[in-house]
Amino acid sequence: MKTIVNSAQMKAVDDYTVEKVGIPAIVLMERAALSVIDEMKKHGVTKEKILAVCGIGNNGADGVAAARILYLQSYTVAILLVGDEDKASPLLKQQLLIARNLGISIYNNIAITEYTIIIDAIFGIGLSRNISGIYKEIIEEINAGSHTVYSVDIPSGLSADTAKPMDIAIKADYTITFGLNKIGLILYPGCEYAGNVIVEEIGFPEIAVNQVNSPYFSYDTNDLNKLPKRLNYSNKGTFGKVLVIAGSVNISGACYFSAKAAYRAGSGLVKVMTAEENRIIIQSQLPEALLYTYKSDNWDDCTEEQILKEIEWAKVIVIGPGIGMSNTSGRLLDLVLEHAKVPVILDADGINLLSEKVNSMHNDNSRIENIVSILPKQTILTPHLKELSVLLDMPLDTIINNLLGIADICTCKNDLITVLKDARTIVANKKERYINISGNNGMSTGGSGDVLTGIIAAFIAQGLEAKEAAKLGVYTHGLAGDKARELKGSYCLIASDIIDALAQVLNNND
Ligand SMILES: NC(=O)C1=CN([C@@H]2O[C@H](COP(=O)(O)OP(=O)(O)OC[C@H]3O[C@@H](n4cnc5c(N)ncnc54)[C@H](OP(=O)(O)O)[C@@H]3O)[C@@H](O)[C@H]2O)[C@@H](O)CC1
Ligand SMILES: [K+]
Repeated sequence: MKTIVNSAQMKAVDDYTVEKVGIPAIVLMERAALSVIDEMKKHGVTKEKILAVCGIGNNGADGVAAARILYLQSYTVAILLVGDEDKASPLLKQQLLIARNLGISIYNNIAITEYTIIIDAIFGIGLSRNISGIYKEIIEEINAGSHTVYSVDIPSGLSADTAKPMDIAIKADYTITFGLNKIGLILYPGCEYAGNVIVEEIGFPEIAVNQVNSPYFSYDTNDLNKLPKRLNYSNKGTFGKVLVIAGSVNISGACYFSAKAAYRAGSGLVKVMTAEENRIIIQSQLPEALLYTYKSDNWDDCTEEQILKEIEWAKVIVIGPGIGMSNTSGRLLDLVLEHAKVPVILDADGINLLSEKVNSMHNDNSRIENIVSILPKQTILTPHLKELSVLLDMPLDTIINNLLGIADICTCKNDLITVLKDARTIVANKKERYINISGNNGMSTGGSGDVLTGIIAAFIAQGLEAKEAAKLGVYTHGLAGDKARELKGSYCLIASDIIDALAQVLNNND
C-alpha cells in the first residue's frame, strides 16, 4: 500500500520532519537534489548542456542544489532564475550563495533552446495560484522545445491537489517526486503532464507520514497478499457461492463475462440468473455455471419464490450487467434490494434502475440519503461516471472535474462502497479513498466492467470483506488488463483477454 498526498498533507510531512523530528530542511534538500541527479544518470545524461530553471521558493532551491552537484561532477550546467530574487526563500538564498561561491553561471534571461536537458524547478507543492506573466512565457517556451525535461517534485504549474494545470504546466518526461506520491501526479490529466513518475525516498520518517493520516492510497503487487489463502482441506462450498443476476433477451455476454470472471478469480460455485432465452448460450459457453432462468413474459408467484431461494443461497450477489430497463429487471432489483442479507454488487442497468427508483422518491432527504436508504448494507456500487451523473442527478462535467469531492459526497456519511470507474478508478468507503493505478486504455472495451463485477464477487465469496474486495478487485482487474495488453496490445484487447490473464496475476499468490 502506498500513501498518496495532496500539497497540504505533504507540507505537513515536511514541517513535522523539520520542526518536530529535527532533520534540517537543507539535509532533505540535498537528498532531493541527489535523487534527481541519480534519475538523470539512469537515463544516460552525460555531456549534454543542462539548464536548471528555478523559481524563488524551495522547489527552485532544489534545482539550484541539483545544478551545483552536477557542476561539481563536471557536467555543463547553468541556472536560470525566474522571479524576483529579493523574495527568494531563505533556503534558496543559501543555495544561490553556494552556487555563486563556486562560480556557477546564474542568469535571469537566457536562450533556453541552447540546452538539451531542462531541470524544471520553477514551482513545486507551493504553487498557490494561476500562472501568468514571465512564468507562463517560460513554461510555454520549455513546452515548445524538444528538450528532455526532468521535473523536480511535480511539473511546474500542475496542482498537486486537483491534477489540473493552473492555466499552464510543464510537460515533463520524468518527474522525480519526494517522499510520497501526489494526487496531482496520479489522476488525469496530471499524470500525462508528469511523464514517468519516480517516487524517491529522501528521509521523511514514518512518524511524519503517519501523523497526516491521508485517506488517499494505492496498491502495488505486495497487496495481492491480502487475498484469502486457498485452504488445502476444502470443497467447492469453501470458496463461496456467487449469484450473478445479469443479461436479458438478446444480451447474454454480460452474465457470461461476470460469471466466468467470478470462477476464474476463485469462486467455488457461480450461479447465473438470467432470461430463459440465454439458457443454451450459458450452458454451452460456461458449463461450469449453475443456472436459473426465468421467463420474462410469464412471471408468477413461483418465479418470485424461486428467486428468493436463490437470493438466500448466495454469499454475494452481482446484479445489473445487461439486465436492461424492463419491468422484469425492475422486479428482480426490488427483490434483491428488499431481501439480500449478503454483499450486493450493483452495476450497469442495476444502477440505472436504481436512479429511476430514486427519481420517484419524494421526501426531504438528500439524494444520497435516499439512495442509501434503499440499498442493503455492504452494497458496492460500480458506476462509470455517466451512470453516476444520472444516479446523483448531477452534470457529468461537475463529476469529472471533482472526482474526489464526489467520492466524499457518496460516502462520507454512510457505509456505501462506491467504485467510481474511470481511467483512475476510485474506491471510496467512509474516509478511505483508494486510487487505482493499474490498468490501461485497452480495457475500455465492452464487457470489461462485467468482468470487474465477477472478480469483486469472487473475492467476497472467498472471505474478503466487501470494501477490501472492491479495492483488490479493481486492482486485480487492472493488473490482468495490463498482462492482457502485453499479449494483445491495446487495440486488440477484449474482455475475454482480461479473464484469461487473471491466471497470470493470481497464480503468483498460490
Ligand atoms: N520543506 C522541505 O523540507 C523540503 C521541500 N522541498 C521542496 O520544496 C518545495 C516546496 O517549496 P515551497 O513551499 O517553497 O514552494 P514552491 O513550490 O517552491 O513555490 C513557492 C513559491 O512560488 C510562489 N508562487 C506560488 N504560486 C505562484 C504563481 N502562480 N505565480 C508566481 N509565483 C507563485 C510563491 O510566492 P508567494 O505565494 O509566496 O507569493 C513562492 O515564492 C517542494 O515541492 C520540494 O521541491 C524538498 O527540498 C524537500 C524538503
Ligand atoms: K517543479
